[in-house]
Amino acid sequence: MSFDYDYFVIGAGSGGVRSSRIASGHGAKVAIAEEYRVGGTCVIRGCVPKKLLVIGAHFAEDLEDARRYGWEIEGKRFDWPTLRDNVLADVDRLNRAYQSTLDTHKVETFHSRATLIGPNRVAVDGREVTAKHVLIATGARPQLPDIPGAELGITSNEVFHLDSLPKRAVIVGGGYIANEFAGILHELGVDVTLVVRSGKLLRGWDESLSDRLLTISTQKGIDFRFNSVPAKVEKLESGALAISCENGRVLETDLLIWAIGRVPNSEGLGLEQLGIELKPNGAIPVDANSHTSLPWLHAVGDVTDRLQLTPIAIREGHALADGLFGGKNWTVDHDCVPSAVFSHPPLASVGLTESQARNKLGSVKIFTSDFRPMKSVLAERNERCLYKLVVDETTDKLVGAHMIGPDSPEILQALAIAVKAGLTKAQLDQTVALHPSMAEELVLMR
Ligand SMILES: Cc1cc2nc3c(=O)[nH]c(=O)nc-3n(C[C@H](O)[C@H](O)[C@H](O)COP(=O)(O)OP(=O)(O)OC[C@H]3O[C@@H](n4cnc5c(N)ncnc54)[C@H](O)[C@@H]3O)c2cc1C
Ligand SMILES: NC(=O)c1ccc[n+]([C@@H]2O[C@H](COP(=O)([O-])OP(=O)(O)OC[C@H]3O[C@@H](n4cnc5c(N)ncnc54)[C@H](O)[C@@H]3O)[C@@H](O)[C@H]2O)c1
Repeated sequence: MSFDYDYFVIGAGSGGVRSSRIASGHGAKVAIAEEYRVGGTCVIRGCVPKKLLVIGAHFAEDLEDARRYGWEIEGKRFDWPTLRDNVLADVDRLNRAYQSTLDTHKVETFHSRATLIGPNRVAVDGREVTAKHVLIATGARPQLPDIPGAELGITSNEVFHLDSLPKRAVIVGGGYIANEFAGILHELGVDVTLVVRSGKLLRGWDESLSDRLLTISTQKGIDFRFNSVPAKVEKLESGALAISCENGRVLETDLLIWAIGRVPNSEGLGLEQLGIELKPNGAIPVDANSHTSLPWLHAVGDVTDRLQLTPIAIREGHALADGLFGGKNWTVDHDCVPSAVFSHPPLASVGLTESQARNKLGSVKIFTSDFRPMKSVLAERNERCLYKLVVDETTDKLVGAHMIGPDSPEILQALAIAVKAGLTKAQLDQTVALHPSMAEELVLMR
């Protein structure tokens, strides 16, 4: 049977773009469909613009600290439209770069929504095309709660485009996005309140780090309301929003941001008609090689419920294309994946947390370093770093590393190699410190 394409990819985000260009490199005839903007969440309204805002926001502290280093900065003033427009211009640049990558790799782009209309058949741009293999890489979207007035709030998608910064903001959620945007907005002068459903921030993270983030964020002036779940949102005559929580408390704010998780973009694609049964959370079920139960249909990235991280979507897309068109079968290892929360200060983590290691291994050794970095000491900034190593007592192998403090994502990426490679604590101890640095703490913990 002949097909219009060897590979049709739905969704030009992290997973889809990588998979299509690798497939094309293996000689496949490839097309990709994107309903919004090529680049997907990470490039257009996720990792990249978020990180640029984090960097921009951090100048608030750096400029403050600079005084203790002899710098007098007169007329210091922050202009949100300048930061916003420069960030959005960089997003446009990257969007063009991604499109150009697709063009150079001879991947045909349809700037249109695509859906499945039968086995190997895709409806796109008002017509029907056929493909030997189809990849669903449609990502996820912000979840909204099912409560009256939910639509009065915005999500991370809209934050990047705000006309002006509000005086007050309430962010609902205690995960990655809530803590990252709490940091950004607070540094930029907004009064931020985080409304958290449970009694803890950052579920799944080592508790000593999330507790430290809470301490530092509270000291900075971010307000936390734990065990609070919004039940209703109303617009007041003043234009402000009133958020009524299930516990009877009412919060007034100028801006409400929902950061309560992301749901897979799996509906309306025609999957049910093809006999694909979605998981209860909407994710497409796939095996370790990203194959669905249909031999011609595959899915990678946030639309499956593995890890919602860009490097994971990229790897899954890459491995799939290698397997389908390059004769190279390999699976993505979802173990020991490093990740970071780009809060102020940031957290970074890889491997088992202390409690996970105790449950899994029984006897573990914990090494911690709790210190004030040199830069903060002179700046009289009372913000302590916390580094934690989790070691399997039986084998001496490093099974987890967790950090909070300036530049911890940059430092942890290198340490993640040691954890992934199964290096021992003794091997870390044998490494000479690089002095003076914050990272030297990692080889000095005894
Ligand atoms: C605010 C924010 C910050 C983040 N920060 C980080 C970070 O710092 N580090 C990190 O690793 N991860 C981060 N992430 C997560 C990361 O962005 C995602 O894990 C990653 O983008 C997933 O890639 P994907 O290819 O699965 O989907 P996406 O990148 O979302 O791409 C899916 C694409 O499919 C398109 N699409 C959907 N349906 C259709 C259809 N029917 N037809 C055509 N096109 C369609 C969408 O428009 C989208 O462009 C962040 C996410 C958010 C929201
Ligand atoms: N730096 C990064 O790598 C980064 C940054 C942003 C997002 N991401 C990815 O995107 C995903 C989504 O981010 P997120 O922060 O939206 O999700 P999250 O899963 O990190 O956090 C969701 C939070 O919302 C709470 N919650 C869920 N439902 C709720 C409800 N109905 N009412 C009140 N609270 C509720 C949860 O308890 C949790 O605290 C992350 O899990 C992560 O994989 C990664």
